[in-house]
Amino acid sequence: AVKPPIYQNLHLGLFEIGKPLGKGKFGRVYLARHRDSGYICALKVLNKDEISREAAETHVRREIEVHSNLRHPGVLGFYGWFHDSRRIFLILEYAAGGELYRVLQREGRFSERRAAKYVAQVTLSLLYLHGKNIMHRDMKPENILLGLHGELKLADFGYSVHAPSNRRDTLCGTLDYLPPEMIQSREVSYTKAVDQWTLGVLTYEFLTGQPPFEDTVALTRRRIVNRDMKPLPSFISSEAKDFVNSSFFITQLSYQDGHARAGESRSQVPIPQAASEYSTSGPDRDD
Ligand SMILES: CC(=O)NC[C@@H]1CCN(c2c(Cl)cnc3[nH]c(-c4cn(C)nc4C)nc23)C1
Repeated sequence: AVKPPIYQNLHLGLFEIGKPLGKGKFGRVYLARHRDSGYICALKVLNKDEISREAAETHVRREIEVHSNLRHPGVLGFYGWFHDSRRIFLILEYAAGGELYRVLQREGRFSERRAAKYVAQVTLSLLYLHGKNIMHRDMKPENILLGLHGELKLADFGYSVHAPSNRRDTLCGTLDYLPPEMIQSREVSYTKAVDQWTLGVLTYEFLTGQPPFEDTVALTRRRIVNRDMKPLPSFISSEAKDFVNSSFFITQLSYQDGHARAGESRSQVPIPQAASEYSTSGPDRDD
């Protein structure tokens, strides 16, 4: 029997649900069209029971709180949210270009020109977030989507917080992108430098196809704390090497109020061996 309208989710009825686009942390994401306007969007459906089972209520609340206050071309659009007895629905921008990590998987690695274009875009998105005193804290290719014209869109603000923060929530998933201060056991407060570090990891991965400290969990932890980056291949230009190395020199102490004072940071951190192996710039593949 058809349920009386009172039990129909009034908001959900406003959308036509299309094909599943993929899985987020606590549910699926569907292509959707807003009936009245015809506007295409992505509907992220979160299951309340699953959220409670994972004690992730704060995670979801933070994602909605932070994401709903952001509006920038380099940040995936957040248009609203609603819920029914079982589910929470986030109405998000549909990124027609899909997930960046699939593109990186397919291409293996990006040319320096393409990597530089992406890093510049991520930098502008980060400057916007940091300008609003927000750290993303979970930047990785899986959380970056592509718009219709190949522009980058930061997504998934479940781990973002207002800086500085000494939040110690359990960061699940890979350690690859986390800076030393976030994986050392001492109680520390995080600053925006965490995103600066991750930008270096992203750059390295765009240029080589692998994250710089990837190893077994235990060895990754040690590599990160010792800033023991896997040496960049010889085909990488010395300028690109310098940019990546500079991201790992910036320590938490030297990155206050969004301005890295390179002088102090260089004195604090020994120049890693890899940095001295500048080689001539290799062939730069076209896009
Ligand atoms: C950051 C994050 O939440 N990632 C997991 C979710 C999977 C689909 N999500 C999308 C979200 Cl949240 C928004 N737009 C998307 N567009 C696509 C997509 C487009 N193509 C051609 N292929 C795909 C896939 N997916 C999305 C995000």
